[in-house]
This record gives sequence, C-alpha cells and structure tokens, in this order.
Amino acid sequence: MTVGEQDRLEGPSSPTPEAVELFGDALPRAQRFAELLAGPGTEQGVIGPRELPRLWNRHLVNSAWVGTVIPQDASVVDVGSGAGLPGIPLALARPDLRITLLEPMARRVAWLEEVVATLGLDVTVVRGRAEERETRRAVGESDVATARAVAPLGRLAAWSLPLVRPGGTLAALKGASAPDEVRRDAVELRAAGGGDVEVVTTGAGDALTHIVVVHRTERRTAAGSGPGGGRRGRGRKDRSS
Ligand SMILES: C[S@@+](CC[C@H](N)C(=O)[O-])C[C@H]1O[C@@H](n2cnc3c(N)ncnc32)[C@H](O)[C@@H]1O
Repeated sequence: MTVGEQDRLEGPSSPTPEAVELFGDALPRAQRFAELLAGPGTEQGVIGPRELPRLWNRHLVNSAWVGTVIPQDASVVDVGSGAGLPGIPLALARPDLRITLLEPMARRVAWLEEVVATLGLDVTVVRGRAEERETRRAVGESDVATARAVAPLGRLAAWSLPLVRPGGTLAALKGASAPDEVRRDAVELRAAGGGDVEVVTTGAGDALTHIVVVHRTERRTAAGSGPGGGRRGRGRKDRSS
C-alpha cells in the first residue's frame, strides 16, 4: 500500500475544538465539505491525499479564521479559490458575507460549482484570472479580497487590489514569513494601491494563522493614508506601513 492510499483510507481528521467554535451551526456542512475534499477532491486532484489527516486545522480552520478581519455583511472575492479555500469555509462560518469564488482553471471551477450546489451555499463562482480586464468587469469591486497560496504578496496585491473598492482590504493568508514578505514587497504593495498593512496572527499549533491585511488607499488621498476599515479581529496585530 502506498502512503497516499494509506492516508486516503485514514480519511479526514475529526473536527477540532476550533472548528466546532468557528463553524457553529454550520459544522455539519463543514464536515460534508471535508468529506468532499477527502473523496472526490483527492480523486480530482484539487487537494493532495497527504493533507487529509490535517484537513481541519491546517485547511478548514485556517481558512475560516480569515473571517476575523472581515466586517459584517461585506462583499468578498476569493482570488484563486482552487479547492474552495478559504472561500467555502468562510461562507460556512460567515453567512452574512456575499462571496464570489474566482478561479481560472475550468476543472476547479466545475469542482467549486459542484461543492456550492451540494452544500446549498449562496455563493457565486466566476472563471477568470484576477489581473484580466474581463474579470474586473465581471466581478466589480468588493469590500474585501481574500487569497491563500496564490502568489507572492506583491504580485497578489497587484492582481487583487483592483478588485477591491477604495478603503477596502486584501486579506491574504500567509505562512510564518508574513512580516518578511510585507517588508520585501513594500514597494510593490504601494505601487498596487496598498496603504497601511497589518499582520494579524491568530490560532495556535497547526491552526496558527497569519493574515496580511493590506488596506487599499482612497482614490483622493495620498498613498499610504488608507483607512482602518471595520474589523472583527481577535488576533494579535503587527503594523508595518
Ligand atoms: C496553490 S492553489 C491554492 C488554491 C487555494 N486557494 C488553497 O489555498 O488551497 C493556487 C490557485 O490560484 C489559481 N490562480 C493562479 N493564478 C491565478 C490568477 N492570475 N488569478 C486567479 N487565480 C489564479 C490557480 O488556478 C489555483 O487554483
């Protein structure tokens, strides 16, 4: 038996206490999503079988944590949604949000549409690349863009901030090197219309999550003077702008 086959037989890990807290009433649908990832998701290659034992904290909880930096009733575009991360867990944990999943690959778009229908989510799926004009026309400007594992921060900001209204934010899920990435890409962030930048760290252990929040500057103000915007954070904050 190969390692992959063994992991597949083990199936997804069980919901963690963090998952129970974050998903609340939506926990059964989060469990269904975990099952979809573990079954058809691995068969279709949207997630690797080695990820199954750490599905909950590393993927679902990590994704849902991004909701802590998103204001109530916001419109959100999840750039490069892929398997549906962070967009699907975010939609389950935060039903007040209006979410669009943006993904260029046809196979993944079909997967996302199937997941949205199966879970009965009121979520829009759009096929396109973030940086393309047609995508900007189709998606418009959201309050918040989210992204995980899509591109280095500077490039991600150049692609995503045009999909965010002035005063809105890009919330990028990043690894422990998030503060270094903010420093490294500072020039690109400003050129992309980024103003204040915060790194919000939340969770612990394998649910430890670093969220880089880039505020888009208002059109009529100088670069770097972007507003704070509404927040529902409960994480630790580092500020660098
Ligand atoms: C490594 S996967 C990550 C998927 C998901 N966000 C996750 O965390 O599992 C990167 C995703 O970004 C998508 N992507 C790549 N370039 C993109 C672009 N220019 N605009 C939007 N999505 C893009 C890819 O098709 C892929 O689904």
